[in-house]
Amino acid sequence: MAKLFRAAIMGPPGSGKGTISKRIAQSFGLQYLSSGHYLRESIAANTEAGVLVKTHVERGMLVPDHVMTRLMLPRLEQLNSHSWLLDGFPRTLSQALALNNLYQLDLVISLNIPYETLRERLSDRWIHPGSGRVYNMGFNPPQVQSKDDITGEPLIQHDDDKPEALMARLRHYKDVAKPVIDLYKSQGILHSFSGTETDRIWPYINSLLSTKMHTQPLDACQSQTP
Ligand SMILES: Nc1nc2c(ncn2[C@@H]2O[C@H](COP(=O)(O)OP(=O)(O)O)[C@@H](O)[C@H]2O)c(=O)[nH]1
Ligand SMILES: Nc1ncnc2c1ncn2[C@@H]1O[C@H](COP(=O)(O)OP(=O)(O)O)[C@@H](O)[C@H]1O
Repeated sequence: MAKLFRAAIMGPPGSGKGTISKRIAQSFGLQYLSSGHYLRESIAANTEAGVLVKTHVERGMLVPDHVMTRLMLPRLEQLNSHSWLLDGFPRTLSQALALNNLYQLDLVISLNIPYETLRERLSDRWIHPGSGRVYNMGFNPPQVQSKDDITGEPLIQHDDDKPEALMARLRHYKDVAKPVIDLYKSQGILHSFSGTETDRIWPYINSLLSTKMHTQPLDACQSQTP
């Protein structure tokens, strides 16, 4: 059996984690787990935990560590024989140490994107709530305005992409991410990418993963085109 590969992607809100993760999952066959997706699922379920999550997400605050680890770690246990990619978890040192107790990551991708680019992108981000499909009115617009390409259902904007919550999220991100980034740097598994365009960063990530996984991407021909 091929060696399992475990990776995480980090970066501030709007840095393109979701967009790049989907390309990685598609090209390299990793299972994709997004903290934001599971949090929104728990909010929609309206459980006691979901109500607590909602109050934090709406204010642009991080959800408490014990809630996050309880949400994410059991899902990884169900994927014991799969390679996976985590998006949005771990976000704090405490989450990273809890994950470290169970799994040794092979690779962590960190995205460094200028603040102004993040602000522009998020004010234009629209989501299909049922599937989590993400659109941007300039970068990847839906075929029909404000409608999901697959289902035709209306698109929405997350409350936490609106300006007040966004500022708070960006400010918190840097402080909280630093010790996590330092931890992965000290383990020799951190790879950072800077830029303002996902399409220019993607070929470098694609090539890094091809080397690290000792494999050609599943859609090598498509993803190599400039
Ligand atoms: N203009 C532009 N928008 C992008 C680019 N990459 C991603 N986006 C959009 O920016 C928004 C944030 O990207 P997303 O992948 O959701 O970021 P995340 O918050 O880090 O997961 C989405 O609306 C994407 O469609 C890019 O290179 N240029
Ligand atoms: N690992 C995490 N720890 C704490 N809170 C989290 C975590 N992941 C997501 N959240 C919460 O969910 C919100 C949305 O997260 P996400 O969908 O990953 O979007 P983004 O990358 O754009 O912040 C965050 O602003 C935060 O409130």
